Amino acid sequence: MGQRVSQPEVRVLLLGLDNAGKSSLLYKLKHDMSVSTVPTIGFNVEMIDMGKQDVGETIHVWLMRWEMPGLRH
Ligand SMILES: Nc1nc2c(ncn2[C@@H]2O[C@H](COP(=O)(O)OP(=O)(O)OP(=O)(O)O)[C@@H](O)[C@H]2O)c(=O)[nH]1
Ligand SMILES: [Mg+2]
Repeated sequence: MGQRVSQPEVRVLLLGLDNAGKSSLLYKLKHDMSVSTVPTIGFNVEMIDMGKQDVGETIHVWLMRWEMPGLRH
């Protein structure tokens, strides 16, 4: 946890209609694989280390995604 504090953190709120593919995108980014999903109840929050390469040095950007359910839930 202490390591994250000194690294840049980007917070992204993903909004979309129900069944739009928000959870699928979240887990594709997180695990680099397609997964079966069920309609989200509440919301999902995932920390993703993007490990971005920039000018010869590695910059770890922790992407904190808040993924909300569609409007019908
Ligand atoms: N064809 C296609 N189907 C997709 C894609 N992404 C997601 N799906 C399908 O769309 C459906 C809904 O995906 P979810 O990721 O659960 O959608 P969601 O926006 O999180 O839905 P809620 O949580 O109900 O708001 C699932 O059956 C997925 O398999 C895509 O890129 N292409
Ligand atoms: Mg969802």
